[in-house]
Amino acid sequence: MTHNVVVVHELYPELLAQLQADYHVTHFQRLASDEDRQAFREAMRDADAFIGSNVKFDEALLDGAPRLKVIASVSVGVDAYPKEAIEARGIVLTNTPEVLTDATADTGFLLLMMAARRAGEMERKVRSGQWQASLGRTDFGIDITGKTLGVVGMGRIGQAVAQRGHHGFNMPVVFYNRSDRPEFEKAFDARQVSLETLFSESDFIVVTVALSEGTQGLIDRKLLAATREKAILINISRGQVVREEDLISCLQDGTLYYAGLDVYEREPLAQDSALLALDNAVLLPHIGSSTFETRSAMCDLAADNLKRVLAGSPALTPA
Ligand SMILES: NC(=O)C1=CN([C@@H]2O[C@H](COP(=O)(O)OP(=O)(O)OC[C@H]3O[C@@H](n4cnc5c(N)ncnc54)[C@H](OP(=O)(O)O)[C@@H]3O)[C@@H](O)[C@H]2O)C=CC1
Ligand SMILES: O=CC(=O)O
Repeated sequence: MTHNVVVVHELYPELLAQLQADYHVTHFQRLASDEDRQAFREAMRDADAFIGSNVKFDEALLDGAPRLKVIASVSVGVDAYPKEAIEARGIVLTNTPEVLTDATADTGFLLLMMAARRAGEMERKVRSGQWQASLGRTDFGIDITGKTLGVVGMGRIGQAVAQRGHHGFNMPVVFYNRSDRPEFEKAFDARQVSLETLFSESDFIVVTVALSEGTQGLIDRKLLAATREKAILINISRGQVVREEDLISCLQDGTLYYAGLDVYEREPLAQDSALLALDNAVLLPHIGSSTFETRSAMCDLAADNLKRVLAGSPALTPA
């Protein structure tokens, strides 16, 4: 019997065609309207497998998908899925670690460099005709080389950020992590410290910790207020790790010098978000892993996980 597969993702065409050859596929590029969401829930009633991203799963959705065997997420973060409820139903949840680590760390450094040199502001000056003479001190940025890098969450992406900072920019590294990781103290000549120490000693703070109950709202006004003069916060993990209200007020009153964000409490960012009015924030639309190569590798890995579970084999990367 052909398995029913629900896809909610812009898979690359050859992969979609391959899945369509092997399974009965219902495809949504994204769930953009109420009609899409309704059609998606209907398709899930007979689904044996789901592959995709940016779909928030809950118990009601799982209850309405009694045949579901595998959720193959095209992401490494699995905060959108209720893990216990999924496990309790015997469904296998898989994700896409490793293949997106470098692209996401690059995005972290892109934001870090843009914030340090105020690249968004400067680009707007050129486009709006405000570049009429050479720029002066009010438009200067800050150096990166040799400054202290603080990494919040020394997982795969955190290590790739530390590697770039340590080897590329000669930055002393401090990091905060749940488990003790003495091996990274050696690898990056780094120090594992408390969150408070990290915030008070770093010039650049890059947030790469996974979102969970334990990290939701981890970074608040108290920590932001303890930062050095001209400290910069970069968030490439999940918006909910940083209290956005506190971040906005610290950027507004100058308590925090600058921020570079790829992720937000609510995505897409609302058009009335106070972040949009801030010159001292660089904002990207959650593009951490969005390169052709990386997204294809993520789709391939997710599809391999799906195929293996449907064939009765263990997943390559269970979450
Ligand atoms: N912006 C984007 O487009 C992208 C964002 N991401 C985000 O990045 C996150 C990290 O990915 P990746 O590095 O691959 O994941 P990892 O699982 O390798 O790293 C997560 C790290 O967070 C640490 N951690 C977890 N909980 C806590 C806690 N309560 N306190 C302190 N540290 C904690 C873990 O510590 P321990 O060693 O104890 O496990 C681990 O080192 C993803 O979960 C996702 O949200 C990922 C890809 C793209
Ligand atoms: O945000 C992206 C992910 O892979 O997680």
